[in-house]
This record gives sequence, structure tokens and C-alpha cells, in this order.
Amino acid sequence: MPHSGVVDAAAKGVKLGGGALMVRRVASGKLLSASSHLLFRATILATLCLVCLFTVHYPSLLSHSFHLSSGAAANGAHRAASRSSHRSLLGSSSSVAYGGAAWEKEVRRSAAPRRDGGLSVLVTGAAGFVGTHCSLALRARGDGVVGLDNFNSYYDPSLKRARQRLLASRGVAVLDADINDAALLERLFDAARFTHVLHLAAQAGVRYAMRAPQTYVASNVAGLVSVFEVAAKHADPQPAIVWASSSSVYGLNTDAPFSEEHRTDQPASLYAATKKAGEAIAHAYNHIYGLSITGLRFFTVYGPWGRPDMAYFSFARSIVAGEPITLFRTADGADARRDFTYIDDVVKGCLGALDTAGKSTGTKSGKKRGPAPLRVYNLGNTSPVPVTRMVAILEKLLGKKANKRVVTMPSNGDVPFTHANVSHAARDFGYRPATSLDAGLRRFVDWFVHYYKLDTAKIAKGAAAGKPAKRKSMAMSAAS
Ligand SMILES: O=C(O)[C@H]1O[C@H](OP(=O)(O)OP(=O)(O)OC[C@H]2O[C@@H](n3ccc(=O)[nH]c3=O)[C@H](O)[C@@H]2O)[C@H](O)[C@@H](O)[C@@H]1O
Repeated sequence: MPHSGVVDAAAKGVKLGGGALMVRRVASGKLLSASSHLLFRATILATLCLVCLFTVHYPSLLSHSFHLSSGAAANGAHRAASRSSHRSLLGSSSSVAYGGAAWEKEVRRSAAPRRDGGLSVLVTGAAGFVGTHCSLALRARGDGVVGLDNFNSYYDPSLKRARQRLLASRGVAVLDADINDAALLERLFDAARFTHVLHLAAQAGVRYAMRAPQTYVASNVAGLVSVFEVAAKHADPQPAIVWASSSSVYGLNTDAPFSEEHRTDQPASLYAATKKAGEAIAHAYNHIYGLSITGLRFFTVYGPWGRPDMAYFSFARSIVAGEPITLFRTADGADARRDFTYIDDVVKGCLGALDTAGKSTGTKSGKKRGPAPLRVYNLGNTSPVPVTRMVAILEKLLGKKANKRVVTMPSNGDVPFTHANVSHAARDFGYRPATSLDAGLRRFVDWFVHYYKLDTAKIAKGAAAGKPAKRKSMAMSAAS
């Protein structure tokens, strides 16, 4: 066969991993003609280019740090987030390659319910904080779950990989894929008949929207449309969709507690504006295609396996590391307050929303056969707490005082307070938040010290004695 020696040598060279060595080996062999020598060099060059391309597309696997501290880092995260949309085209870095027979088999296995009448749920953003917990809860009660996530580097992707491993250990496959990859979504719906989509993939973070505005449009607007499109026009039957909106849609609303009837036309951040846009887009898809759509307005969700960019998590890290934290106060000197909501309560709300979603009424050919449910609910805790109180609880649990800097809230999209009225969710699916901030943060800190292998003995001793632990820089290496 022509050039088979070249192909073999190239294959060997790739295994050896040394381009120069490969070239020398082949050059010293006198079996190849001049033309095949040239072809060999071209093959090696192409291989090296592919390796470089692969490396550029997988920056997250090389990075274990949390990047939000500098503009440059933020831009890096932004670029990586944008690049991640191409990752699915390269295939999955998890065990099963995208698109083949094995991939389809794995999707079908993971999507299959294990109880009579169980749901089959596609969870987007499944390696995210809320996505992981919901996927685990669905699986635990016997529903089928397939997750997707683009594993972008907005925050430490190794945490997302750890969540993916946790889900895999419970039988939930999480595919490396982007919601803007319409072809992949179609293949997923061809492979499995999902009854529901729990759409949680989004660009989160209120203040980061000033630094990377386009990522919010790409994920929260274009990505949402991509999911609605495939659900409306490709899926057969159409699934019901439950998706993550945000308490931030209340923006500058001053009526409290926030009710679903209050105005949401004054967003204070681009993040909030994209979530509000999502609610309008949901209305259009429900109206035109008969998709059953439920938006959930989450109120500052926190807990184990949480998001390192959120204040409670980043404050915990800073307290342990002895680094300063910045607390925002309103212009009139009041503490900012949040209706911090514990993850287990939010998971109950998400599952309740899925269970009561009602069916979509459209057909794949775009015909709507009747009105379908269009709902929106607050999922909050109903008791706002000053951020300073949250810090005091963390200090007690970690046994160490925070080094606080208090500044007037900058004009960065933040809002001074949030407070949920959850009567609609209570009425329609029995949502009743049951976790105080003290109890929830205790569970978060337990996880935090374990996950980052902190010196629990010293921290716990300090907390029990009410004394601050010794100020010492603690390594944040994650437990695997
Ligand atoms: O409820 C929501 O809709 C939103 O909740 C959070 O947004 P936020 O409430 O701003 O959560 P954090 O970023 O954790 O901030 C919590 C509180 O800490 C304060 N904060 C934050 C950061 C900081 O450095 N200092 C500080 O005092 C903020 O002003 C705010 O009052 C999430 O980050 C959003 O993704 C989510 O959509």
C-alpha cells in the first residue's frame, strides 16, 4: 500500500510524542523516497497543528484557578467561554465520543427512567451548581437524566469536572456540549424521547456582565432560543420545559416581598435584562408553538458544591486565606440584604415545577393544538438576611475573622435587597423553603473544608472554642 510506512512511522511518532525525534528516525531510514519524506513531514506538521489546536480548545483542563480577580483574567475567561462553544465539534472529553452508536446507547441508558411513570429529563448546565443537585435528585427518585454542559472556565472547571464525576457515579451521563450546538441537540432528541427539559445552562453572575456582556447574550438569549427551537420544531413529542430565570428581573422594583405580579421592566444589570428577555422569549414560544414553559426565579441559591464566584463562597475562601473581603453598602449606609435560598429547597422547587409542568401541545411540524401552560415562579427563602450577617456566620463556622473592607455599592448592576413571596409556588407544587441561613451555611462549610482538604481539626477547634484559627495560608487543592 503506498505510504503505509509513512503512516506507520507517523502513528509511532504520535505515540512517542516527540516531533523532532520522529523526523530524525524517518530521515535516517533509507527506505522512503524523497516524495514520501516530504509527505511524512507534512503529516507531522499537521499532527502538531492538531495537537496545538486541541490544547487551545481545552484551556480549562490546564487551569485550576478561579479567575475573576482581574480584568485580564476575566477577558481570558470570556474568550475561553466563547471558545467552549466549539468543543462539542471536537467530540467529548468524557468517556463516550459524540455521535456514534456507543454515544447513542449511553444517551438512551442515561435517559431511561427506572420507575413506572418516571420522567426522562434533559438537564442543561448539569455540571453547574443547581444542575448537579437537580440531576442527583431526579436520578435518586428513578427518573432518567441526561446532562449537558460546556464546562467553560467562568469559574474553576475542575469543580465542574468533579461534579460530573459525582453524577457519573450515580449513573448520570453529562456530555460536553454547548446549548448553541443545534445539531447536537437534535441528535440528542433523536436518540431519546425526553419528556422534560430542565434548562439551567446560562451565563450567571450579576456584576460580571459589565466585563463580558456578549457571553450573556450568547448563553442566556441565543442559547435559550436554541433550546426552545429544538424543543418546538425537532423533538417528537415536544417536551415540557422548566428553565432558570432569576430574582434579578425585579431590578429596581421597590415593592416587597417580590411577587410574580410585580413589575419586572427595570432591570439593573445586563444579566437581569437577558433573564427578562428570556421570559419574553418563553412567552413567544409558548404562544406560537404550544410549548409548556415554566420559568423559575431563583433567589441567591447557595450550598455545598456551590458557585465559587458567589459572595458566600468567595468570602469563605478569602477568610481562610486571610485575604480581605469587600462588603457593599447602599448609599444611605444600609447593609445589602439577600433572600439566600438553600440548594435543597430550590431542588424541591425545581422537581415540583417539573412534576406539574403539563404537556406541550404542539407538533414537530410547528402546529399548535391548543394552549399550553406558561408559568413563572419565585423560588426564594422569604427571609432576607444582611450580607454582614452571612459573613458573621461564616466567621463563626470557619473559626476565623474576616478582614472586611466596606465600600459604597458601586454602580455595577447590584441591587440593595431581594425578598421573595413564594405563595404561587406553595399553592401549585407545595414549595416550602425550610432551611435557615445558619443551617445551610453549616452544610456548605462542611463540604467546603472537605472538598478543599482544609485543616478541619484546626478550623473546627477554633469554631468550637469561639476563637479565630491561626491566620495561615491554606492550600485550596480540591479533594478528588
Ligand atoms: O438571585 C439571583 O437572581 C442571583 O443571585 C446571585 O446574585 P447575587 O444575589 O448578586 O449574589 P452574590 O454575587 O453572591 O452577592 C450576594 C450579596 O453579596 C454582596 N457582595 C457581593 C460581592 C462582594 O464582593 N461584596 C458584596 O458585598 C452583593 O452586594 C449581594 O448583596 C447569583 O450570582 C446570580 O447568578 C443569580 O441570578
